[in-house]
Amino acid sequence: MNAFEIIGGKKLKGEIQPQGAKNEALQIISAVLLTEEKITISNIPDIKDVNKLIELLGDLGVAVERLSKDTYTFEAKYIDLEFFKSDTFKSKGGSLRGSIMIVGPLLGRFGKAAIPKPGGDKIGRRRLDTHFLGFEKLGAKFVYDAKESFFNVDATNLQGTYILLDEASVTGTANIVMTAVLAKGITTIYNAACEPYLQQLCKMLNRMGAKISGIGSNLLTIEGVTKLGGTEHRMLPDMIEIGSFIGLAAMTESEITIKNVCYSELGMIPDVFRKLGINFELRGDDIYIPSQKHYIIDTFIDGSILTIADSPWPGFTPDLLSIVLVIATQAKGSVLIHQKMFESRLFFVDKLIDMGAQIILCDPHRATVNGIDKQYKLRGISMTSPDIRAGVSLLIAALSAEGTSTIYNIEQIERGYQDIDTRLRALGAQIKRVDGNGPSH
Ligand SMILES: CC(=O)N[C@H]1[C@@H](OP(=O)(O)OP(=O)(O)OC[C@H]2O[C@@H](n3ccc(=O)[nH]c3=O)[C@H](O)[C@@H]2O)O[C@H](CO)[C@@H](O)[C@@H]1O
Ligand SMILES: C=C(OP(=O)(O)O)C(=O)O
Repeated sequence: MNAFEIIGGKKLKGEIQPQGAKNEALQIISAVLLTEEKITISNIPDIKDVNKLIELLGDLGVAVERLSKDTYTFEAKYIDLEFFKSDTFKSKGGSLRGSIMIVGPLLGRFGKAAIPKPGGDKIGRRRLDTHFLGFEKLGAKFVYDAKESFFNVDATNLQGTYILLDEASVTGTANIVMTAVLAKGITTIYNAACEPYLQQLCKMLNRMGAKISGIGSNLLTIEGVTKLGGTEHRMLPDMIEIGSFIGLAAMTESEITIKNVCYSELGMIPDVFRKLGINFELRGDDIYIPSQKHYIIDTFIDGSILTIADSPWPGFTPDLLSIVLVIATQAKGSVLIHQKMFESRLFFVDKLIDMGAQIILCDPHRATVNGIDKQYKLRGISMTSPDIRAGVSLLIAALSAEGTSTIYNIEQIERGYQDIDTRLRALGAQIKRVDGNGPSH
């Protein structure tokens, strides 16, 4: 097992290029299963979750060719549906959240699919009802084997219909869309998630011959077609990485330029960081963040304490709340962080409290942060990363802290952030990879 050792308190400087978006990549790569023709995808992040999914597709029979570090071709001509029965599938399929999105396309194209209960972050209950209720509406039957934690789905005749999703699930919407594009007739999905990830997926599917309208809204209309063809696709920059780098600059008083951010796709993310008092400018399509000693959290118009909460897109993404929380610890002012979606994603604040941050965890969903306005620095400590975004938040805290910190379980961070230590060192960070399992508790 690896750990990061970080000597904090150093200002960073320079330019950083965000990787391709992890959560888009997981959808887009699953969609290659919808056609026997070749699909070329570029700006694929070289991260654990994505590499595991690519490996899984290879095991299923997809011909995968890596043209360069970030560009692959995929050709799903022959798919081995027997592979579902193997132990390899049970262990690999269950190891990442994104694997759930192979179900929709396989069901659409072959009328059957299976998946072990997928992994991903342990950040609370992560149900899959929306996915399977959607497949059921389209005419599929599913069986959940609770003993084996395994889902089997079958359909002889997929028929388009009206589907009101029980919640605007991101991967659920992607999965149902990927089935409906090959179902007969018209499917209407209301309360659809509409993140840029999904917009990118729908645009790619249309280039493959699908007929999807309403892209970017919560009402998608899909006219089923019988066959889809090949295409080319380029991933957007990862908006969660972009937000993480804004946070990093603010906490470490660094002057950083984040290159080629596709600003128009960032929704309200920039506004939320501005509410925390962070200054930055848009230069072309780059975000330039000057070194700033102090940043002051806004209040609401009536002077009351600001709340930053997550909600489905175009609301603020839950994946950036941990970053927002850590930035607030060094700001002037207070903020209530309300993590509405996940019930175990704020527990990492204990580590920030150990580092000297002023935070009250009100309940599993809410934490109040009293920013200390850099009156003193956080202290470096040893800690274990509980999930991907908490991990990066702790990394940012460690880079801003006085002294040495060690972060264990960095596999969590590395499932979503490409070469993060190398890229941070290029900005002047003192971070190195060391061996270590960390504390057992
Ligand atoms: C691989 C991938 O793409 N993962 C992302 C995806 O996960 P994923 O697609 O698994 O997440 P969902 O959108 O299904 O749901 C996330 C959580 O929010 C709750 N929920 C969802 C919708 C809603 O209207 N109300 C509500 O409370 C769900 O019950 C669940 O607890 O979307 C999440 C929410 O943006 C992100 O955190 C994950 O990084
Ligand atoms: C929670 C996340 O990922 P996953 O859904 O893959 O666990 C995330 O990217 O923040």
